Amino acid sequence: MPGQRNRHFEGRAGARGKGRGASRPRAAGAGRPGGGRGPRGEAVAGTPFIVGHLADALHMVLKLDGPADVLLSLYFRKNHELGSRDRGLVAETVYYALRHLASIAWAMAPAVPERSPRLAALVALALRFGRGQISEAAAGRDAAALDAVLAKAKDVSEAPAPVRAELPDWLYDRIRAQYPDAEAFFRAIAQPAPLDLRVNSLKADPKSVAEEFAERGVQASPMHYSPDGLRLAEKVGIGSWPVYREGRVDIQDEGSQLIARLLAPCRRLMVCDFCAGAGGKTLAIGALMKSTGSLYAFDVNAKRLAGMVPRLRRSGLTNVHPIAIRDEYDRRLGRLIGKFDRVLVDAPCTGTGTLRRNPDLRWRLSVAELERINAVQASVIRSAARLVKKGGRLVYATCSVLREENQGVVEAFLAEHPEFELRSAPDILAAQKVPFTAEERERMGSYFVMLPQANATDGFFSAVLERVAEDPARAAHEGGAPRGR
Ligand SMILES: C[S@@+](CC[C@H](N)C(=O)[O-])C[C@H]1O[C@@H](n2cnc3c(N)ncnc32)[C@H](O)[C@@H]1O
Repeated sequence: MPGQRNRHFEGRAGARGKGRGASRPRAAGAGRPGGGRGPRGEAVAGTPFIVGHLADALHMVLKLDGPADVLLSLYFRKNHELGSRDRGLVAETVYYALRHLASIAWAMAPAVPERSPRLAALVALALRFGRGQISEAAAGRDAAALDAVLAKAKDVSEAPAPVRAELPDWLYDRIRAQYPDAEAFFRAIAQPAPLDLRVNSLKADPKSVAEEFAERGVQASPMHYSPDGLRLAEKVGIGSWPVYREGRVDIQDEGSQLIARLLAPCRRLMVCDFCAGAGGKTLAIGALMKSTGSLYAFDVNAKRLAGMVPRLRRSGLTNVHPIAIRDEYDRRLGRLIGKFDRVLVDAPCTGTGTLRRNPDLRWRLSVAELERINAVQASVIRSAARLVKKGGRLVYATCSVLREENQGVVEAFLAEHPEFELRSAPDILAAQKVPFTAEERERMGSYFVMLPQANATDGFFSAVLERVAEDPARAAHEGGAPRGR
């Protein structure tokens, strides 16, 4: 699941500057042999050392055979000679290249970034930090090619629309057809995401945590929508700070915090987080339950689920039961049918709502992958629905912005399951003092829809479905596979 995974790199890279040539990095590799000097003898960031590593890192990441943050981690583990500032610079430039890959490729043609990673590295560095930040020694034999590419890249107005949007054609077409403000979406995903925190209400409150950050010179502001949230004015690595280690905050996008609230999880309920992953939403739900009742956390990925354990320890929650399941039809689920007040299906999805954080995702996805995920979503919602008791609620959520994975799945489910009815997600949040304008409510209808261009959060979708009658098939199939399988 994409989520906020690349925070480790961009956080340390100090992604304060936005857009092309926005900020000057300090000369990370300047002291190393090979020359870190510009034409006037000034120290620059783009040294042969940095460009060499950047080219190798890009070469690895552009194979697109794994998430960029995982591949970069691997690269840094193998290359100890890179200091922390070097790593920050390489990571920030790789992410910049991934965000602008279509236009870089267009400007480089007939050369291709994955086959000419050194030129791609120089182009990305120059676009991000300025041509003057590349030493003559680093540009070397590629200097003329670099300047030609930069001249073309200056004006992308001639490029095809999907290139200007920095998206593959199939995804561009879908977003364009679905959103009247598609252009604003394209601009929003070109920017890095902020660092969002959820304050753990079991241990602290937003005001005291904001003061703790202020003591370190970091501004943490209350969020617009989430009552438990703080947004940092700058990206900082908080992993070793007491506020994080002692569980007063967790890293979680504002939209994701609100999905936990959609369960309206009060004290002493039986709650199930069916696709819990490493527990981002589980922790938020558990805190809203004030660590009472029972919160079952399932996932098919035992390794991911194990990632929840240290987070649980930090959080102070004692009501969570993580259980790895074989699949959504795991036999052990049979005894839990009709037992839960709330079931969250935070479904596996394309993650297209998280493109600000995971810019590589768009290049790794395909229509075939979307169709595969779609089939899993339909199957998981069907199976998880069995666990909901009469009067209980099923919350279906994704971090996708694609209709097929959102309204499409819910509408198909409701057509097949008249024993569930759609409830108003904005009303449920309004009852918890989450402020939405009339315009926002109009856009959302009964669903919960957050968009980077409209709400400055990742893209999220959710629907709240209430079970108003027993499953008609249940008497006959108690404990068995759900209908339609
Ligand atoms: C969107 S992620 C969950 C993120 C998590 N809820 C959070 O807030 O951090 C989707 C999760 O669904 C899990 N998953 C995939 N197929 C599943 C299935 N058939 N049953 C249950 N979980 C599944 C994946 O392993 C993944 O962890």
